[in-house]
Order: sequence, then C-alpha cells, then structure tokens
Amino acid sequence: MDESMDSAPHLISTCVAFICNTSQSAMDALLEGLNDAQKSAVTSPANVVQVLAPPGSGKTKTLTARVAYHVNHERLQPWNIIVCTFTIKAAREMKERIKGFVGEKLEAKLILGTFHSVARRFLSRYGQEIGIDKNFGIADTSDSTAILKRIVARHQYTVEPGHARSRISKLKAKGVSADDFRATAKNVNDNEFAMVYSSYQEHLKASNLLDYDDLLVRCVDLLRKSPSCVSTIQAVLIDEYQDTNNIQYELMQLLAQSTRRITIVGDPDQSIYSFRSAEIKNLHRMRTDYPESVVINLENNYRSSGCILNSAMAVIEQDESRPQKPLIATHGVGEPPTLRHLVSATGEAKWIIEEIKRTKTLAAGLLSYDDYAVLIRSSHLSAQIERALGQEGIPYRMVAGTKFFDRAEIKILLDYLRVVSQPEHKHNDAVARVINVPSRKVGDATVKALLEEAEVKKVTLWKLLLDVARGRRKPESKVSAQAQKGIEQFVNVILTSRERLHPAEGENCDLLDLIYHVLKKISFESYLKQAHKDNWQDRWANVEELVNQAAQMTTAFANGEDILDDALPIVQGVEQREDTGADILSKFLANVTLSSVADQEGGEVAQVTISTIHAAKGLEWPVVFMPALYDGSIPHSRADDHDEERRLLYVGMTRAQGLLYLSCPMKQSGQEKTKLSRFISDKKIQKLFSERGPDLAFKRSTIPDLARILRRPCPADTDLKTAHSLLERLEDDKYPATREEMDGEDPTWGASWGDKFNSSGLSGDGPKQSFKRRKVEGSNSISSETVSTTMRTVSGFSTAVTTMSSVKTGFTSALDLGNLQSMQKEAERIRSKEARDEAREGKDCQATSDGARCHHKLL
Ligand SMILES: Nc1ncnc2c1ncn2[C@@H]1O[C@H](COP(=O)(O)OP(=O)(O)OP(=O)(O)O)[C@@H](O)[C@H]1O
Repeated sequence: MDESMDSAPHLISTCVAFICNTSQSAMDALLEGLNDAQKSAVTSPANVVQVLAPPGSGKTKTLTARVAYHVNHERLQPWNIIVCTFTIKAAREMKERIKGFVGEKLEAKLILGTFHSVARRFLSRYGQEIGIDKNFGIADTSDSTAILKRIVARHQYTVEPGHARSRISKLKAKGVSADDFRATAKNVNDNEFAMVYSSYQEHLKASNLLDYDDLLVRCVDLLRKSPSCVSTIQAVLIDEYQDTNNIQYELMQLLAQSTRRITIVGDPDQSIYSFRSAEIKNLHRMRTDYPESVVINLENNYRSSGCILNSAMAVIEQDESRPQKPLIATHGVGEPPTLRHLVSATGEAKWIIEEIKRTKTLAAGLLSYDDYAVLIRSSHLSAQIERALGQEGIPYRMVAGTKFFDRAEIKILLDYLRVVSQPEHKHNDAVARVINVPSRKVGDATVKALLEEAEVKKVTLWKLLLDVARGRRKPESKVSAQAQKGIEQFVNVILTSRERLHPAEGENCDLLDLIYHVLKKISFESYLKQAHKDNWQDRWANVEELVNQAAQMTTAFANGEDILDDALPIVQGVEQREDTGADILSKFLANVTLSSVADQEGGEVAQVTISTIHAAKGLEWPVVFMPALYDGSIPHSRADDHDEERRLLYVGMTRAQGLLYLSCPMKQSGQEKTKLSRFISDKKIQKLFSERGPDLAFKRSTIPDLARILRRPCPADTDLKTAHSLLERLEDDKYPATREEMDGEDPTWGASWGDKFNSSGLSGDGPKQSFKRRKVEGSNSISSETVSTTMRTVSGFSTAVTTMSSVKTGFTSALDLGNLQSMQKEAERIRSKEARDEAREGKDCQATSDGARCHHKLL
C-alpha cells in the first residue's frame, strides 16, 4: 500500500476535526454575548418561534443572530431567507449587524427590508402574474392626496380628501377592496365614499401607480395566485411583530407558505401603531394559526439603568389589564430620572439646552451630542426645541421631521426624473407640480384646466402637453402665448432628457449624465439662488447629495453589482424579468420613494436627535428628554386609546440608557395652562423622579456609573475636575423647579432667575430657593458602593450582572421600588451625615448650601 494511502484516514480525520473546530468556533462567536434564553431562541429547532420580551432585552440582537444561525449552521442560502423590519433604519442596522456574522457578500443576498420594500421586490419581479406592469410607480402620500383632491373636486363630493386617504389606507390594511366596501355600504355617506375609493383605484391603475398599501395588498394577491414565486423561501423572520397589521400578517403567512418556518420578535407593551391599523391581536392569531409555535421570553434588560427601568415599569403597570411580566435590570441603579416642571414651553426648551450643555461638559468627554435625544409626542413640539438648539449653535438632526426626500428642492428634481422616466403612463401630478418650476409663465389656472381636460379625456397630462406643444391639439381652455411657449420649453426638457434615458441600442443609461442634463436645462442652481435667497446653499447641498447617491448607484450598476435590494431567487417555471439599461432610473426612483429614514445619518458632526416617540421605536440613547408631558399632549387630545398612549410614553422612557428627563411646562406655547400627564401624576410614581437634573458635579459615583451603563471608559478624575471649571452652574438650578418656586413668577419667564434678580437690581447668585446646593462627595461614595457591576462568565460568554448589597439583583415590578427608594434615601442620609461630620470637623465646606464654594476649594 502506498504511503499516501496509509495517511489518508488520518488526513480525513484531521480535516473533519478542523471543520468541526471551525464550525464550533463560528458557533461560539455567534452565541457569544447572548444569555441562555437568547441562545435557546437563536438555536431553537422549532419551526415557529415567538420571542416575546420587554424593551432592551435583546430581541433585535437575538433575531439577527438567528438569521446568522440559519445561514452558518443550518446552511440555508441567504437568498432563501426573508427578514422584515418595521423601518428602513432598522433594516440598515440589522444589515450591519448580520454582516458581522456572515460577511458582506452573503448579507447582501438576504431578502431584508421593510414589508413594503420586500413586497416591491416581488411585484417588480413577478408582477406580470397579476397584470402589474414592470415599471409601476409608487404614489407617495402627497400623490395620493392630490389624486383624491381632484376626484372630490370634480364630483363635488363632501368627503375631506385627507380623511378619505387615511380611510382608504385603513381599509386596505384590513384587506377590504373598493368592491368589498361597496358591497357593505350602509348609507349615503358610505356610498359616496365607495365611489371615491373606486375612482381612486381606477386612477392609480390607469397611471400604473401603486400606493404604499397597494404594495402589500397586491403582493398578497400575487403570492396567493402564484405561490411558486416564494417556493424557494425557507425562513421568514419579523422584527417588531407587535406592530404588524392584518395585511402584513397575511403577507408573512404567504411568504412562509413553503416551509412555515417563522421567527418573530415583539413586545405587546410596545404596540403603538394602531393608527396604522396594527393589530396587537396578531400575537394570539399566530398561536392559533401555528399551534406548533414555541414562545420564548427574555427577561433581562441590557439597556437602561435600574431607576429608569423602574420608573418606566411603574408607568406601564398602571394598565391593570396587562399581564405582569418580569423585567430584570442588569445595570446599576443609576440616577433617578428627572421630572421637571417649568413655567413655559420656551423655558422648557431653554432648560433642555442648559441641561445638555451642563451634563455634556461635566461628563468630560463621556458624552457627545450624538448621545442626546429629545423625543416628542407630536412633531409641532419640535419648533421650540429646534429654535433653542439653533440659538445655541448645537447641531441636531430631525428624525421623522422633514426628511431629505421631502425637501422642496429634492421633490422638484425627483418629480422631473419621474416624468422623464414614465411620461406616458403616469405622474400627472408630478407633471403638474413642475411644469412651472422654474417659472415658465404657465399659471396655476392653466395647469388646473389642462389637468382636468386630460383626466376627463382620459389621456395623460403629458400627452396633452406634447400635443399642445407640437400644435396637434388646441386645449379647450385658453392658453396664453407665453404659456404656450412655456409648455414647449417644458416638453423640450423632458424629451431631451429622455434621449439620455434611452441612448443608442445596447448602451446603458448614464444616470448622472441624465441628472446633470436636467439640472442644466432648468438652471436649477440659479433658480434656488433666486427663490431661496437666505438658504439656497443648503438647498443646493441637498441637490448635490442626491447627485452623490445617483453616482454611487451608477458605479454599482456599471460594476454589474446588484443595485438596490432587488435580488430575488430564481424560481423554476416562473419567468423573471430582466433589467435593462433604462431601468436604472426607475429603480433609483423606487428606492428613494421608499426611503423614509432620517437624512444625514452618519455625518461627521455629532448631533442631538429630535424624534417623534413613534419614530424612536427600537432605538436607544444614553440621555433622553421627553418634553411637554401634559394631558392633551400625552395622552393626546385626539387619542381614543389611552392605553396605547401610555405604551407610547413607556416606549419613549425605555429608549434611555443612563439619564432620563421628563418635563412639563406650566403653560403651552399658546399660553394655555397645562395639567401634568395623568400617566405620571400619581404621587407614587412621582416619587420615583427627582425634581431636578442629576447631580453630576458633587456626587462622585454618577459619572462612573453612567460610564458602566454605557460600557465606555470613565473619564479621568483630573478631566472631571477640569470640567467643573468650565461651567458657571454645576447644578440644574438656573430655573425654578417646584410650583412653590414658580408661584408669583413674572411673565418674563425665559430669563433665568439669576438674570431676573440682576435686572431687578438684586444681587446674589439666584433666588432664595428651597433647593440646596450640594457639596462634593468624598471618593468613598455611597452609591458606587451600594451598586456594583460585576462580570460573570457563563459558558464562554460574559454578561454584565449587577449586584446590590441590601437589594436584590433585579426587580420584577415597580412595587420593588420601595427598595430602591429606601436605598437612595439611605444614601442621602449618609451623605448628609458625612457633610455634618465634616462641618463639625471644621472643614471648609458648609454642610448645607455652600457646595459651590466647597467645590472651588477642591479644584
Ligand atoms: N446578552 C446581552 N448582553 C449584553 N448586552 C446585550 C445583550 N442582549 C442585548 N444587549 C444590548 O442591549 C441593548 C438592547 O438590545 P436590542 O436593541 O436588541 O433590544 P430590543 O429588545 O430589540 O429592544 P426594544 O424592544 O426596545 O427595541 C443593545 O445595546 C444590545 O447590544
């Protein structure tokens, strides 16, 4: 026997051992940092897994690891796995996390995105099965409203177009078509609405448009009719499941129809989208439809300090119909959250800015502006905060405010591109919006008349304009000579651009060249300079940003890469449409229409985030402010479901990792008096909060505790001390905090107490407040001793576990708060005793109110 044959078994066993070791180590890496419950969810052999868990318990982390587990250990092909997220931002974050496990190449092949973008992919590839044209456009909310406005005006219906749009959307979310609705219409109003709904659908169809809801509805139709389109799909995973609506539920079922392999993660306490028809009942429905479901609960919270968690639980536990659930804090107790009263909305905004500056400075590099979020119940509340941030020159980003693709200049350019892309089929509204931008002397009345004429004659506005420009048709309404010329110019812009869209046979469209052509033809930069003298540079920078995005896409397209999230598995027996060179523009437009993420993410400059609470779902920040917590704001005056409003507050509070501030101005910006939100007005709940912002200057444990919660290195003592010298006020004492302090408050609120005293000729560094300045603690601070975080190693992974002397490790309900409070009281008692002792010993510091002097001495 030859020698090599002899060594073969050894070689094979070495290889097997190597492969086993490699896959074992890959498995270890995948499960590293997960707790036992998370691990069992990730590796569960069950077909249907429901991970139900409270905020910050690692649901998204678990879902991500399960995707990686499917790929790395069950050897599923990534293109046979669908992952649906609730927002584009969440999709991006998950992509990033999955990349880390399976590598960039495999990650790119996953079908991962929002329900809408996943549905769009299937419709784009297989839509012909149900008669959907390949290059269908997507009608955004403003397109839908504009269409409905015209339908209502033309037939003199009584329904308000915005209301009609949201009613149609709700019906679609429940899977009720226009015909279904008509069949059940009970009265005159219903009959009228049925007609509006039908006309709207007809208009969309004639224009080859789908609105957001149609993407889901039509995808459901497609997958019902042609299940083979998803015959290759082996696993479906859904994030934020509690906010799925009926149509999304159906879509989930259809996507997973081949193997019924589904993993969902969710939290009923975070269900906050019923206004978008989310069905909290879908959790139970799933258990009925999939009796094989295995439910795994996660109980550890890895995000927030104990105090924050406890206050949030006290809020949610007011809903007595809700089952009690354990939630165990893994971090230290931390600083009690703040519940701050302020005199006015303006004062509240100024106070927020003061607190951002104070805490950021005192944290000596531990916090940056990126770490702060201001979460608001309604978007109009941002105005005061934005102004105050602007005045202080603090950079900020808006989430769910005016999004990049909603900015006027971007909308204009995109409208042009939409018309260039598909002038014949659709986008009457886009044509109408830009025909006179920049001005071509085609007045509103002319545009309106032409639009009506086009709709009545059932031709597109573009076709009508083309005929008018070429002298083939005389419009019914009078068109001035100037307007005629303007129409000709507009038609010329579109036609010359379309030449670039369809270059010579075999050549691809150069998207950049096309965009530059449009910009030049409409002299867009000059137009912006003229129309927006004060901020045209910013607007032009936005345009440049859009061009950058197009450039990236062009490069990817040229390199033959899969641009956008467009890849779908090839299914035998179902024809898959090929891309052509001209498709790049429609893909680009589809992508931007579906984009609803905040702009300028990941920019160089650290920025404070302003977001609605709804849009903050799934996110976390070291420091969170929630202003305007009064009845009417939260619960919102128009909200029917107060339980959902309470959940909203709970979602907001649980976004905070280290510091949480709730605040309530005594007067709204319109000067109406306020009443503290009923969700936090209970005395027992108020006890969980401190009246003022946390003590970061005098209490030695605050910053080290914060650093531990954030898993960041603690700043050096010298840096912390230097930070003190940078601030005039070390504590949250610039504005009065209690009702007593505010009584007799003069109407010039907004100026600080100090300012007011100075201006009234009084000297001193503030009013006579009941609030006592604190003194610097010794290094043997109580809090850091009472709460310590230790690392425990469990089967190859480490988790931070909090141990507290005298209180138990976690808590399961807000009732445990008694413990926390008594602990804090005890800490406070010992601190005062120390201070008294020091005073007796004749030290420089006075025990009560002279902390500031003491502090200067210390420096
Ligand atoms: N086992 C763990 N050990 C340490 N940190 C963890 C663990 N699991 C999750 N985390 C961390 O906890 C934080 C919250 O995780 P994640 O966002 O996945 O929670 P979630 O349950 O999806 O929260 P929410 O419901 O509020 O969106 C993240 O910073 C995450 O990295």
